[in-house]
Amino acid sequence: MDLAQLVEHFAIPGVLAFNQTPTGLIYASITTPAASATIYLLGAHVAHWQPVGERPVIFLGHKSDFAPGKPIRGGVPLAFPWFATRHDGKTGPSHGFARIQPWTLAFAALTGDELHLTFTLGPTQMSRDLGFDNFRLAYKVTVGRTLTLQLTVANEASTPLVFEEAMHTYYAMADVREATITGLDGVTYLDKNDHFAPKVQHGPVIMAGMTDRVYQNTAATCVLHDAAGKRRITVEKTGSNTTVVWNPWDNGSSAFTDLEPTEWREFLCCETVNAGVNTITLAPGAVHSMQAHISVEKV
Ligand SMILES: O=P(O)(O)OC[C@H]1O[C@@H](O)[C@H](O)[C@@H](O)[C@@H]1O
Repeated sequence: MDLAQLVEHFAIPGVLAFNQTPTGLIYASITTPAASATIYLLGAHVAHWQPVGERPVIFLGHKSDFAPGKPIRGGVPLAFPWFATRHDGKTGPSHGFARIQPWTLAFAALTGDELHLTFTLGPTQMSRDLGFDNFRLAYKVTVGRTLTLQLTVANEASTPLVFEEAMHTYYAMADVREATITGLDGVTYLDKNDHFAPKVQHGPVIMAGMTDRVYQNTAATCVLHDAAGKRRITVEKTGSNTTVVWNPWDNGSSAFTDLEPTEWREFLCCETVNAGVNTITLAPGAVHSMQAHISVEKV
C-alpha cells in the first residue's frame, strides 16, 4: 500500500497517522491516551515509544540513514532469519533481511488506551535470493502504557525451517556508564569480545566497558536499572531463550558510521533473542512466537 492507501484503510483521527520521510520511508505516528510511538514500515521498526509522563524509553540514533534497504540505528531492529553474522557458510546482511525489507501493515485497532498493530512479511526477491522462500512473519505491536512486541514465524515449506531471531531493542539510558541489568545471575554467556569464551554471570551485569554477550538458555525477566535517569525498565519475555547485552562503548563506537561519537552513552541493548544453541527448528506447517513485554517505572 502507498501512503494514500494506508491513510484510507488504517488512519484513526488523533491516534494513528501516516507520513513519509524525504527519502521515501513510510512511518506510522501514534498517539494514544497512554503513549506516543513511531513505527517505520521498513523492518516494521519501532523507532520511538514514550508513555505519557515519561522520557522516551527507546533510543534512536540521530545519524541513522533512514533510507530504503538500510538498517535503522536504534529503535527495535528485528533480526531474522539469523542473528549478527550469517554462520551457515553463506553470505548475507548482518542480522538477516527482515530489518531492511518493507513490511505490510495488516491490522490496526484502538482498544481503550492501547493501539494494536500487526505487520506482516512474506518471501521477497531478497529473501528468495538468500534461500528463504517459504515463511510468513507476523509482528504484533501493542502500544500503550506498556509496549508488547510479538514476532510469530510460520513455516510454509515441506522441510524444517531453521532460523535465529531477535528484537534488538535499544533502551534509552541517561548514562549507560551507570547502568546495570539484573535477571541474568548464574547464566552462562558467550563473550563475543573474548573470542566467544563461555563465562558465567555473577550478580548484576555492570556496564563498565565494551559489552557484547550472548546469554544462553535464559527466559528470565531482565530489569535495566538506569541509575542516572532514576528509572528502571523491565523486559519480560516468552518464547525466547537467549538474551544479548550489547554496547560498543567509546572504543568500539567508531566502527559504527551511523552513530554519533557520544551516542553510545545513551543506550543499552538488552535483546530478546533465539540464537546459537537456542536456534529454532520449525517443523513444516508449525508456528513459533516470541514476545517481549516492556514496562518502565520511576525509582
Ligand atoms: O551493526 P549491527 O548489524 O546493527 O549490529 C550491532 C551489534 O548487534 C549486537 O547484537 C551484536 O551482538 C554485535 O556483534 C553487533 O555489532
